[in-house]
Amino acid sequence: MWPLVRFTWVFTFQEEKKKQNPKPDSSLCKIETLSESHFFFLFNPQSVGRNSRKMVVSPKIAPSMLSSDFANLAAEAKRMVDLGADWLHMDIMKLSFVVIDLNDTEPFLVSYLLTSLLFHLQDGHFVPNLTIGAPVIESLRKHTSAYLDCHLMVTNPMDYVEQMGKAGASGFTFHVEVAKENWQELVSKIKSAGMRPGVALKPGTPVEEVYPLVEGETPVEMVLVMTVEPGFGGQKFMPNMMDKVRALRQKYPTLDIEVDGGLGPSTIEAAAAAGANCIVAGSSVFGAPESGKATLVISLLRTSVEKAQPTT
Ligand SMILES: O=C(CO)[C@@H](O)[C@H](O)COP(=O)(O)O
Repeated sequence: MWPLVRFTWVFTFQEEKKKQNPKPDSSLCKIETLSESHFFFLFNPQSVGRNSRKMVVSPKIAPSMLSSDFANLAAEAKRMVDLGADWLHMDIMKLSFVVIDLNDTEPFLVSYLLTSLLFHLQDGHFVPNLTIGAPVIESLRKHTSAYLDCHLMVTNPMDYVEQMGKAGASGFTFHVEVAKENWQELVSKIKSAGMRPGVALKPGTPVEEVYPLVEGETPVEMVLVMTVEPGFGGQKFMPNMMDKVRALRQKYPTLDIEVDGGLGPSTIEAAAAAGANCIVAGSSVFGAPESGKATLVISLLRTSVEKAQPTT
C-alpha cells in the first residue's frame, strides 16, 4: 500500500509542477530523474522483496543544520524532521576568528556596538566557548526530540564532553587527528555522558588510523568519513574518499559509516555503493527551492542507501 500511495504523490507532484512550469528547469529535471528512480525501485519486485527483509545497517539521513536558517533554528529542525530526516547533523565549531575587544576599539564604535545588536564571536581558544556549541544544542533540545548528531570540529574535544552531554547531544563525533593520545578516555567519557561516540577523519587522514578505535575495548559506534575539508557547506564531493568507505564496510559490516560533504542526488549512488549508510546533506536539502523538493531529495538519499545495503 505504501509504495502505491507514495508513487501517486510523486506523480501528482510532478504533474502539478509541469503545469506550473512548462519550461525545462534544471532543478525540476533533477527531481524528475529522482522520481523515476523511485518508480523503478518501488515497483521492481526484487527490490520490494529485498526491502521486506532486514537491512544489516539502516539508513540515517541527516540534514546538516549548518545550511539552515540560523535565525529560525527550531523551526528548521522541525521542518527537516517533518520532511523525513532521521537525524539532525550539528557542526560544533567556531564561526569566525573575529573577537571584538572593546578595550581596543574606537569609543564611537563602542557606543555603536553597545546600542546595536552585539554578537560575540567565540573561537574556543581566545575564550573557552564555541559560537555553535553546547548552548545552541541546549536551546534546540527544548524544541525537538530528534537525534542530534554532533560533529565536534575542535582541537580539544575532551573539554566539551560534559557540557554537550548535559545540553542534550545524542551523538558526539570527535576527530581522530586530535585524539591520538587520549581516545580511549574520550570514548569512555562520551558514553558515561549518555552520548554515542563516533570518530571522524579528514580527507588527508589514512583510514587505518580509525581501525584501533573501532576495534578497541570501548569502541566508537560510528566512523565519519569527511568527503570535503571540514568547515564549510557547499563544497565539492571528493569521490576518492569512497576507497575509505569501502575499506571500512568490508572490515565492519554492521558499523554505522557516515559521509559528510557534497552529498546530494548526483553523488549519493557512489557513497551508497561504497557502503555508507549515514548521509549528511546540507546544500542539497536546504538549497531545494521548496519543501516538496527537499523531501524528495531526502527520500532519494534513503532509497539509494536501502538499495545498496545488503539484507539478512
Ligand atoms: O560541516 C560540514 C563541512 O565541514 C558539513 O556538515 C556541511 O554542512 C555539509 O554541507 P554540504 O556539503 O552538504 O553543503
